[in-house]
Formats: sequence, C-alpha cells, structure tokens
Amino acid sequence: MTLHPSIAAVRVPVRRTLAAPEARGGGTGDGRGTVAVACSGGADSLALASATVFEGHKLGLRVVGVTVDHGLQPGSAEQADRVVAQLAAMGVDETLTARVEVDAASGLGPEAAARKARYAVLEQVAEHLRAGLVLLGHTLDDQAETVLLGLTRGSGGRSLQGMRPAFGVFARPLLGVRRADTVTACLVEGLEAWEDPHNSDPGYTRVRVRDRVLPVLETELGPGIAEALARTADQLREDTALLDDLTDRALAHARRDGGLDVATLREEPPAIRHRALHRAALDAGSPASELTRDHVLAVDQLLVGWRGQKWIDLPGPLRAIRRDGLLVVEAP
Ligand SMILES: Nc1ncnc2c1ncn2[C@@H]1O[C@H](COP(=O)(O)OP(=O)(O)OP(=O)(O)O)[C@@H](O)[C@H]1O
Repeated sequence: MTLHPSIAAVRVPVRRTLAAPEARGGGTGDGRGTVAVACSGGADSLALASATVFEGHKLGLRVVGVTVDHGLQPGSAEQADRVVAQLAAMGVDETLTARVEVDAASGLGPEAAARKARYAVLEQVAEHLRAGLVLLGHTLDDQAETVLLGLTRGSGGRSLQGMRPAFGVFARPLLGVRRADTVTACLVEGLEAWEDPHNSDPGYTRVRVRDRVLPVLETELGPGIAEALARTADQLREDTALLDDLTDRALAHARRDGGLDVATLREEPPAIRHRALHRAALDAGSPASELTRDHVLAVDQLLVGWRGQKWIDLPGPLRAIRRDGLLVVEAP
C-alpha cells in the first residue's frame, strides 16, 4: 500500500529529527529515549503527533503528548481534554496537560504572555520527563509569515531569519512542510483538528498576512513564494550566525579598560562595527525594543567621521561616551 503523499510529507522530516542522537535524551528507567510532542489540537501539531508516534515507536522511543491549557478562553480545559483523548487514541505512551497562569501584568500582550508561559512550562516538562526533544508543529507557512512580518519591521537580517529549526530542547521538524499537507494528513488519518478562533481574527497582523497578503503574493508572483521566503530565512540564518561570530571576535579584540578601543573597532567593516555597537548597547542594558538602527548609526559617528562630539544618548537611559580613545556605554 502506498502512503498518502501528505502523510509522507509529514513523516519524513519527523523521522529525520527523531533519528538524530539528541532525540534519545536522558532516557527512562527502561533505557528508552523519550520525545515529547507539544500539541494544541491544531492540524499542524496533530499531524506532527501522529507522525511522531509512528516514527518514534519504530525507533524504540517513548512518545509523550503534552498540551498546555493557558486558561485564557472559556472551555479551554475541555479543549485540553479533547486533545489528550486524541493523543491517547493515536497511541502515545503518556499524555500530560500542563496548566499555566498567564501573567496578565507582564506588559506583554495576552498572546505573547501565553507563548512565554507555554515555552517555560514545556521546558519544565522536558526536564521532568528527561526528554531529549520537545517537538513543535510550526510549518513552512508559519515560517513564510514570520519572514514577511520581519521584513515589515525593517530591522535587517536578524528579523528575516525566521524561526530556528532547533533551539535548546525544542525542535520544529515541520518547518519545511506546507500547512495544507498537515490539514490533508489529518483528514486522511481521521484526526479532527481544532481551529483556534484567533487564527481567523483579522485584528492580528499575522492573520492578515496569512489570509490576505500571502495568497495575493502567491497569485501574483507564483505559487513558490512561501518556499522562497522560507529558503531566504535559512540562508539568512546561516549568514547571521557567521556575522554574530565575527562580532564576538571584534568585541573581544576591542575590549580594554572597561570599554571598547575606538581605533580597533574603527578597523572593522560597517556590518561588524554596527553589530558590535548594537550588542554593546544591549549588554549595557538598553532595551532591544527601543534601540534602533538610527541610534547605532549615531554612535558609529563617535568612531568614524568623528567631529568632537562627546556622547550619544541611548534608550535606557544610557549614554555612549567617547573618552580617552575608548567607547563606553553607561548610565548618564
Ligand atoms: N496550547 C498548546 N499546547 C501545546 N502546544 C502548543 C499549544 N499552542 C501551540 N503549541 C505548539 O506550538 C506550535 C505552534 O503553534 P501556534 O502557531 O499556535 O503558536 P503561536 O501562538 O504562533 O506561538 P509560537 O509560534 O511562538 O509558538 C504548535 O504546532 C504546537 O506544537
């Protein structure tokens, strides 16, 4: 019997992820490695969970399904119970519901606060289970949307590199898989996906990108646009890793007497110098959300094309000061 192409599209990258040595993690008492799969009940994570059970068991792994109840909407506990029942029916070895308190006073919006709480609790669950990996169901479409959203922020390569395929204990095996394939895989397997009402609320920029912007781009520029955006993110992630590395070295080289040596930093090409200045301001405590490229370029003027100005004000509030051949970022 041949496998349905959408099921194969989901299983192949999951198999690759689970075959990596880190999937085995600390292991359980019976010597099996454990992998956790974070499941919201949406098509992406249901298809992921099903593929993880199939491929994980073939590899001798214990598969634990985890759903997080943020308690934000009425009926969230029942929704979590439904997901647990679906996971159990798929044949996971264990299911867990993690209930989290979303910090409404954190200053983050409710979505961002829920996300922060979710990642924190998933990390704790991974530790508790001694799981090698926690799988997340983000798809290629999520990646394309993230890149477009990054583009609108205009903050360069860093915001265009999209989501990382792996970080800490987390892995996103479906970043190369179209969302439509996860929907079809669920239909073929008889899995009933739940659609988060937020996912169709045009009040969210991401929803407008998904429902209005990407379809227009696909019609006008060709059906490969989402893949092209995701590929761009992959390339930029590589480039950014290299630039970060060069920036680390430039900073290490320039550091002396509690500041950065102006003459040494001036030798660096603009891409590295600007990154180094951005990093120096962040390290001194300038908030990332307020520190702009204009701030960085203004500080750069203290190094290159200097006209005797002594300092630049930065968010924090902080000052970048040129003093005795050194650049120092400190509170005024
Ligand atoms: N309530 C939840 N319980 C368990 N896992 C979840 C939950 N919500 C999301 N996830 C995991 O995160 C993946 C992405 O979900 P979604 O796109 O809804 O996240 P998001 O709200 O955009 O936040 P982020 O992309 O930062 O995770 C899902 O496929 C699933 O693996």
